[in-house]
Amino acid sequence: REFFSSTDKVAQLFEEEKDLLESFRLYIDAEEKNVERMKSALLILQLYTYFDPENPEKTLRDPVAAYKLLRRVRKEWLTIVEFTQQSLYKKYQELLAYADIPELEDLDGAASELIRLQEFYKLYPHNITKETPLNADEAYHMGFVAYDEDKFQHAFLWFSYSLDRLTEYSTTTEEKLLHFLSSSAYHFGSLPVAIYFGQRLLNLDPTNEKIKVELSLYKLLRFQRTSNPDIFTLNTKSDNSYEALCRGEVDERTSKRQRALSCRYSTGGGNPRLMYAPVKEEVEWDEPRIIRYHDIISDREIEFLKNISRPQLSRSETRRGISNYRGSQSVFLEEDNTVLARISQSIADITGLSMESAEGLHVQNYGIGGRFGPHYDTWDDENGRIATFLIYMSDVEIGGATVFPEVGVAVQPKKGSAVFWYNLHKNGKLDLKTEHAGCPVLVGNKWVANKWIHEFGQEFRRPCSLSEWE
Ligand SMILES: O=C(O)CCC(=O)C(=O)O
Ligand SMILES: [Fe+2]
Repeated sequence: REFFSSTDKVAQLFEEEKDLLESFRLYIDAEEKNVERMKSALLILQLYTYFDPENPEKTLRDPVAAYKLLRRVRKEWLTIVEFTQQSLYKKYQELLAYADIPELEDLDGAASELIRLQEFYKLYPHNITKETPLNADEAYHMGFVAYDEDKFQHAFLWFSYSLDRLTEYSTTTEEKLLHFLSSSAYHFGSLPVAIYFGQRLLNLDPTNEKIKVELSLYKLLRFQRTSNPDIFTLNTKSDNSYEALCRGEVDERTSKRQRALSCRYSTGGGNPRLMYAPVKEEVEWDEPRIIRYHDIISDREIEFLKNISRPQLSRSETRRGISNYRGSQSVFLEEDNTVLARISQSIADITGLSMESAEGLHVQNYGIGGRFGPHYDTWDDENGRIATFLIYMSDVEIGGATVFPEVGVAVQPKKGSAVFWYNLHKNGKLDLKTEHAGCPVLVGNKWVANKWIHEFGQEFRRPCSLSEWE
């Protein structure tokens, strides 16, 4: 049950919601008819008693009258049982139990994913809800999940967002929010803030013994703790080059060097197929060489590939199994078709490498928050993945760049383009600078396709070298 590892699954939930509400409407219609029938049955039963009124005294001494009464009550009971058994209620409940509806853990998981995105991209509740505001109860749930995961600053910010949006229709209450605001601030180490909200709670509810005790404790601790971190401001200091690159923080040296790199049309060193339709190539980086090729696949081909991939997608694994390190669904397209053949030929033409030992095209769809942590595409063995040809089959609105933390390069997905690099030096050793990662998708839907090209078959196309440096 992976609602978020693929955007396609979310689309499916929309359909399920429609069906669910439609089934409820039909159920109500059926119940209404049933209610009408029961009302007329009741009328008939009442009519019997009207024509044959009860006379307790007579019934007590006349056995025939008693018999009649017994029969009548039994009949009434049978009628009621029959009608109430016709109720669709039980059946409907049974069927509902089979429906594939998000469970509590799915909701918690989704909230948890949003919080991970906030941490990664340093986003406040008001940033992440800019397009889609949450109400007080939704925000309370966000805060609760963050609190549960010991993410006290994000919890505090969500509770505060919730408090601002509290209305008379909210399920959550000011008391609850003040309690959690105080408690989150305490756990984060902001004692004056914990005291402030604790005091507000006490003013609201002077009988709250628990907060009295907590407040006195906080006041005591206030003098012992020296540091008092600012709970209202997210720390944006970059401690991790992968995350900083994903956030678009490029350092000066990188951007200067990048501006000097060129963009030109290539004919693959005189390949006749490319003479007719040269590919536009752009050098994204020089060392290692990362080259972007524009417009190498059409929108129609992309749609075709997505369509054949969709039914086969399954949660991508890392070498250690399924993990958040890799939040995507993927499939290797092994079966032959003209589109795959065309792409394969095109990659051979552009790169000048043989596709003989290449793997099938690996199509990948990232869901909300989907990412692929820093990794190498190959390992140092015989016939390793000498090169990677990474095709972008979608634009991504926000996030989702491919970044190379070792060299400080971020490549933004652009639909129809591809990037190419060698993972191995000419001497067959792994190029440590090719470590790369897929940044979490913040807004949008990310589709990529990988062609991994292996060493075998490249002997004459990329002559090997014995040098340590190539
Ligand atoms: O999605 C990306 O940007 C990178 C994908 C990748 O590195 C891989 O699939 O090996
Ligand atoms: Fe990769």
